[in-house]
Amino acid sequence: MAAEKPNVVFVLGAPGAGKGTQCSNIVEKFKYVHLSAGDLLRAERNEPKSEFGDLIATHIKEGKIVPVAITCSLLERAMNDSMKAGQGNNFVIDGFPRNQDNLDGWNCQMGDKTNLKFVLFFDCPEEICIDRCISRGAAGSGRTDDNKESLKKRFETYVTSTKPIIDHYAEKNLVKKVDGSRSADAVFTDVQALFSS
Ligand SMILES: Nc1ncnc2c1ncn2[C@@H]1O[C@H](COP(=O)(O)OP(=O)(O)OP(=O)(O)O)[C@@H](O)[C@H]1O
Ligand SMILES: Nc1ccn([C@@H]2O[C@H](COP(=O)(O)O)[C@@H](O)[C@H]2O)c(=O)n1
Repeated sequence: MAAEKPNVVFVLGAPGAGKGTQCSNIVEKFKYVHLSAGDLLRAERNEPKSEFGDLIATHIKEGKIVPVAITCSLLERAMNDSMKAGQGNNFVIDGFPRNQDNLDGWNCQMGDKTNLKFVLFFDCPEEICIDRCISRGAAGSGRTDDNKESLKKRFETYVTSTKPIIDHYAEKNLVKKVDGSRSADAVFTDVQALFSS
């Protein structure tokens, strides 16, 4: 890890709340690198030689959270690779930490090596999120979890496991909440204000 601690913004919200979309906007406008825990897990699942491929595939389809040792190692490696490649020291980490295991594992493995700036939370009603994910699946996302059955489970996981993590950070005054139910442009106007301040 570099001498200067990398800055981290965690990006959380329900499935389909717009995390990935807004992270792409943040990268375009600000000097941030986007790391999506879900994308890293999907890439690892698709590695023919991965010892975790089957476990990850099952967890994703069932909307369950993969053990943190796997996810945190993928994130740390991606951060190191990106810093070595000279892409800078500022990271938006999308879809992490998603449960208490993620939070504890990160604090243990990465807490002292990184500087958590804030947690960006996209608040969006379940019906809107589900419609967006179903449309994304119908448009050919190829995701094994953009279907009604998986989405029901993903939402259960969000409510029971991820929401308490957002609440935990809110108690520490680290959460910046944005209404994610509006158009992507309107949402980004608020996001820009947060990253500019
Ligand atoms: N503000 C918005 N209004 C309408 N559609 C949106 C908006 N933001 C994102 N979308 C669309 O909704 C779908 C989900 O968006 P996105 O992938 O950004 O969400 P996410 O929170 O990262 O989802 P997941 O956690 O499932 O990966 C995409 O098809 C995207 O184009
Ligand atoms: N910290 C995480 C993040 C994601 N997962 C698994 O990946 C699925 C898809 O995540 P997206 O952020 O791309 O929607 C998610 O439902 C989990 O199964 C994880 O285990 N841990």
